[in-house]
Parts: sequence; C-alpha cells; structure tokens
Amino acid sequence: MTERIVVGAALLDGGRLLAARRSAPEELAGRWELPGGKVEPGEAPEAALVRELREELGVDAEVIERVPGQWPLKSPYLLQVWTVRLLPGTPDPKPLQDHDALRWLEYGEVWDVDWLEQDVPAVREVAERLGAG
Ligand SMILES: Nc1nc2c([nH]c(=O)n2[C@H]2C[C@H](O)[C@@H](COP(=O)(O)OP(=O)(O)OP(=O)(O)O)O2)c(=O)[nH]1
Repeated sequence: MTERIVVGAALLDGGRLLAARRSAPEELAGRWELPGGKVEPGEAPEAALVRELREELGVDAEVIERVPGQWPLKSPYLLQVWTVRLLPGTPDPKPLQDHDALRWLEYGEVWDVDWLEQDVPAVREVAERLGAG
C-alpha cells in the first residue's frame, strides 16, 4: 500500500515542547502525542501542519524546519515531524479537537507523559534539539 504521511508538530515556545493527550480512538485515548494529522492528497506537509494546528488547537503557527527522520505508525502511515512556533498574538493552544489535555514540557519533563509508543523515537529526536537549544 502507498505510504501516507502524518505530520507532527514539535511546537516549541520558550524552550518548552507542547504535548497533547488524545481523546480518540479508544486504542490511542489517554496517550500523548505531537499534535498534527494526515496530509491530504495534493497538500504540502507544512500546509497540512498549519491547518491541523489551527483546527486542533486554535492557533496560528509557523513551520521552522523538518526534524530528520520518519517513523512508522499503523500501516500505511509514516510520521514526519517539523519544529513549529506560534505566531505573535495568536491565542494559547486549546484542546479543541482530538485531544482532552495539553501540557508544555520543559526539557527535563519530556518523559513525564505517557507518549504513544510509536512516537518515542521521534520525541527522542526532538528532545535532543530542545536540550541543545
Ligand atoms: N497527529 C498525530 N497522529 C499520530 C501520532 N502518532 C500516531 O500514531 N498518530 C496516529 C493517530 C492517527 O491514527 C493518525 C493521525 O490521524 P489524526 O486523527 O491525528 O489525523 P486527522 O486529524 O487528519 O484525522 P481524520 O481527519 O482522519 O480524522 O496517526 C502523532 O504523534 N500525532
């Protein structure tokens, strides 16, 4: 089957990373992930990310750069991650859709939440960057 891309945001603000707790589907509910979603056919991944963050969190965001790597999710999906920042004046993120809690994690708190197993290698990569910044 053709691979399909799921874009995830490493949303960074003041050296912290935003984690989002999924509310559905049942097998993923209660676990933490990077906000984002499926890229639509013909859509650029960066545009998908900005769209998803507006829908899910109610924020206007700007994509900074791709985090190297891609990670398999449930077939046929592959997770790709970009660092993202909030645009000036945008409201604070709110769990409007797909999530029931949000948490800003300091570098030392990155492993305090129960990430989806398949997200762990991506979060490790992001955490290294947070530590370096
Ligand atoms: N957004 C996101 N999805 C993830 C992550 N890890 C992971 O396994 N997934 C899975 C959950 C879903 O099966 C799929 C993404 O779907 P989604 O439900 O977030 O995407 P969407 O908003 O485009 O969904 P929909 O229109 O199909 O309802 O990838 C992650 O870190 N972020």
